[in-house]
This record gives sequence, C-alpha cells and structure tokens, in this order.
Amino acid sequence: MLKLDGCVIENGKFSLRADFAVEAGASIAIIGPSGAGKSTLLEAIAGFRDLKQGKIFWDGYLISKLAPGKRPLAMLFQDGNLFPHLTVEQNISLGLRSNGRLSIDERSEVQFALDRVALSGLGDRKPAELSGGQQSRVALARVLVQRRQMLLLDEPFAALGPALKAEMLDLVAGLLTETGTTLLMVSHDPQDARRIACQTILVADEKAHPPAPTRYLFDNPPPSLRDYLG
Ligand SMILES: Nc1ncnc2c1ncn2[C@@H]1O[C@H](COP(=O)(O)OP(=O)(O)OP(=O)(O)O)[C@@H](O)[C@H]1O
Repeated sequence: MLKLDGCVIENGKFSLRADFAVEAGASIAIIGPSGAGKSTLLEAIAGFRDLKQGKIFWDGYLISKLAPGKRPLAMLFQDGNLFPHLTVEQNISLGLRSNGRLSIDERSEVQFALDRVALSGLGDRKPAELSGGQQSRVALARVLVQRRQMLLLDEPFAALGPALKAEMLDLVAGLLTETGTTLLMVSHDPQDARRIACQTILVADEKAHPPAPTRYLFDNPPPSLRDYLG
C-alpha cells in the first residue's frame, strides 16, 4: 500500500495537501484542472520534490527520505525522454544500468521487454527511425525492465492520436495485471481514466483528494471537477 500521511508539497508559492492511501496493485488516474498540482504530486512521490510536511510510506516502509532511484517506483514523463543518439536496445538498457553494460541475464531481460511491447527486431534502430507510438513503447519498455512495484505516468501518451493512445493504455493495463504493479497516471482525458483506472484521485483546490471509484466520480462530479469537465 502507498500511503501519503499528512503531506504538504510545495512548488514555488504553490502548496498541495495530500493525505490518502492507495492499495497495492491498484490502477489510479490523477485528474484535475491545469496547474492544480497533478505533476507536483507525482514528483513528490517519485522523490523529485521534498515534502514541507508529512511522510510517504510504501508497504509500511518510510520512502519519503529515500533518493528517487532508491524508491520502489519508475516514472515515465510526457515525451518519453529517449536518447536520440542511442539505439532502442541501448535506451532500454539504461533502465537497468546507467553505463548500459549488461550481463547476459540483463540482455535477455531487455529482449523480453522488447518482445512485450511488440518491438522485437527493432532493437538496432534509433528513436528517429520509429513512429511516435513505437517510441512510446520503447519508453515503456525502459520502465518495464526496472521491475519496480509502482509505475508513475505523467501524461505519457498525450502526443499520440486517440487510437494509438488507447492501444498503449491497453498494453499498460495488460502488463500491470501480469506484474501486479501499482499505477498512478496523470491524464487530462476522462476517457483515459475510464479505460484503465478503477479509481481516480481528483487534484483541485490545493488538495489531492483520496481515490474515488472512477465511474462514480465522473457520473457525480463535485463542483471543481464539473467546472473542469465543462
Ligand atoms: N517551476 C515552477 N516554479 C514555480 N511554481 C511552479 C513551477 N511549476 C509549477 N508551479 C506551480 O505549481 C502549481 C502546480 O503545477 P503542476 O505542474 O503540478 O500542475 P498540473 O496539475 O500538473 O498542471 P498541468 O495539467 O497544466 O500540467 C502551478 O499552478 C504553479 O503555480
């Protein structure tokens, strides 16, 4: 279980309160108006932003004092952050070792991840030689090889068209079920939340609200969500 206990997170003059728990293995969407603090929340969980107050626990262990790389999570940002001068395989290898030098077992891990995102045979290509959807799958493979217990996605597929985005979300959902990984995903699109997340955290009014059933939340939106949905 992920637990944010009385957290106050600051981003410049902006301040966000978060006090909620997420069951291990759950898929959670994070939704809310622009500038409400969705990315700030993920950054704090990932360790890129210090807490002003409060603590974060994973399975009862305090993780909020750990450096980002030591936390049991992987994070995927909007543009995937692939290195253009490296091949697909080398980009994925960086998920395992920062110098890219892999053992035989680690090499098979990379091949397995390539296979899981349906990119077998394309490992020697550079990102520019791939379509946008294929590039997203490389970025996903890079977080997959890390085999972390939590996956944090900050609008990773926003640049893709609706059909490709739906395909990626289905791929993520399938992989999560296989591995039991907990998902926290920021999205602007209620359809994404409905597609992949049973529960949704609404970030609005300087607060990250506890997860609520996605369908219930969208069928009975509180005023801040109603304004946002239009
Ligand atoms: N670099 C910065 N310096 C100072 N304040 C910032 C900075 N980045 C963000 N903020 C503040 O933090 C608040 C939350 O930003 P954040 O990016 O977390 O929102 P968000 O909900 O992810 O927005 P969006 O949906 O537009 O990506 C913003 O309203 C802004 O006031």
